[in-house]
Amino acid sequence: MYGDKRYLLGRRDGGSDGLLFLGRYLALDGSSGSPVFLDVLKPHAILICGKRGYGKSYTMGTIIEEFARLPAGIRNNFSVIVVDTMGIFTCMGSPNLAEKKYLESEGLSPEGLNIKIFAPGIHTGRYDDVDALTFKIPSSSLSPYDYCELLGVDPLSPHGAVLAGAICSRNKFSIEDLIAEINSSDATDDVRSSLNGLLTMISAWDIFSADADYSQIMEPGSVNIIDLSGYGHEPGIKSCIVASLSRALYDIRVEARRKENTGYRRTPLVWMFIDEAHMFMDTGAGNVLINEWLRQGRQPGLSLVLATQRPSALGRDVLSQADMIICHRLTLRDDIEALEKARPSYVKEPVNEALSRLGAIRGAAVIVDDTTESYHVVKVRPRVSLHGGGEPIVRNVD
Ligand SMILES: Nc1ncnc2c1ncn2[C@@H]1O[C@H](COP(=O)(O)OP(=O)(O)OP(=O)(O)O)[C@@H](O)[C@H]1O
Repeated sequence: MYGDKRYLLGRRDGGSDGLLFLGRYLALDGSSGSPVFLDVLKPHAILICGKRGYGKSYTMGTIIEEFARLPAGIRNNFSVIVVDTMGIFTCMGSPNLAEKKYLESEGLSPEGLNIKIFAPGIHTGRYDDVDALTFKIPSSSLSPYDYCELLGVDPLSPHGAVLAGAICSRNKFSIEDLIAEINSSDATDDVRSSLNGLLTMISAWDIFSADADYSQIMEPGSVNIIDLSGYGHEPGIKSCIVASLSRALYDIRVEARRKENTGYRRTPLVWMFIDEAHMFMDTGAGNVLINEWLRQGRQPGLSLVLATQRPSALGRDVLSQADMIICHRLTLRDDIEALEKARPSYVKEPVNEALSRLGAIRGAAVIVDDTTESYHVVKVRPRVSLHGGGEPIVRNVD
C-alpha cells in the first residue's frame, strides 16, 4: 500500500515496528509522493502549530488514530491521553464516511476507533451515543499555589496563608474537608467566609475528589479523551486539571521506570496530547510541562504533543525542547519570527520561505525533525475517524 520509498521521522535506524503513518510528501505541483511515518519506539516532544483552520487538530487526531490502529503488541506499551479543551476529539469513535473516496485512494477505509471518553461528573450526560466515564482529580494533587491561582487568592495574603495551612494539614482531603478545616481555624470571619464561598464554588465544578487516582486512564493500549470543553469559561480549572494530571503521570512513570530497570513493564509509557497549549504555558501546568515533561520526560518515557495557533505564546523553552515541529500555514509575523529564532542550523531555508511552499492547502505542513536533522513538506493523511473541529456550515433553511 505504501510502495518502496518512505520517510521515517523521529528515528535514525530503520525498522518497521512502531511506525505511525502521518501522510505523504507534498511536491511543489501539489501532487503527493512517498509516505511519511513517525517513530513511537522512543519518547518524543512534538509541537504542532498553524493558523486557525489549517489542520492542527486534524493532524493531532491523525496521530491519535495511528496509535489506536497499532498492533496490540506495540500499542499495549502505551497509554494515550488527550486533553480535549474544545470537545473535538470525542467523536473519534465514529467513522469518517464523508471522506470515503479520499481514504480509499490511500488504501484506508472509514473506521470508528476504540476510545474511552472521560468528562467531569456534571458533564457526562452531554453525549448522545457514548457513555462517558467520570473524570476526577485528587484534591491533594494540587499545591497551595495551584489553589491560590485557581481561586484568585494572593498566596502571601491572610487568605492565602489560611488556605495553605488547611491544605498542608492533611495528606488526603476533599474540598469539604478544607472548608471544615478553615471553619474551625482561628482565621477572621472575613477570611473564613470568603474562602468558604470560593471553595464552595469549586466544589460545584464536580472535579475534585479525595479518593481519585489516574489508574483508569493508565490501562495499557488505551486511548483516553478527557473532554474539558464543559469548562469553557473557567480556564483556571482546565490548567489545574492539566497540572494535576501531568504531575501525577510524571511521578507514576518515574516510579515505574525504576522498577522497569530490573523487570517487566507494568505501567504503560504515556503519550499526552494537549490542544490549545498556549492556554497553559503561563500557569502552574506550564511549569510542569516544561520542566518535567519537556526537559526530563525522555527517561521516564513521557511523550508530549502540543498544538497551538500561537507558537510565539509558548515561549522559547517549548520551541527549543520540541524534537519535532509540525508547522501548518502561519501568517502572523510574531509567530513566524518565533520559529525563525528557534530555526536549527540544518534548516537552510528561512521559515517564511519554507512555509510559502504550503500555499493555502489545508493539512499541508513543514515538518522539522531534530532526530534526522531534516525538514520536509508533507500533506497529512485523511482521517479515518470523524473530525469534530470543522466549521459549522450555513445552510439555507427556507
Ligand atoms: N490533512 C487534512 N486532510 C483533509 N482535510 C483537512 C486536513 N487538515 C485539515 N483539514 C480540513 O481543514 C479543517 C480545519 O482543520 P482543523 O480543525 O484541524 O483546524 P485547526 O488548525 O485546528 O483550527 P483551530 O485553531 O480553529 O482549531 C478540517 O475540518 C478539515 O476539513
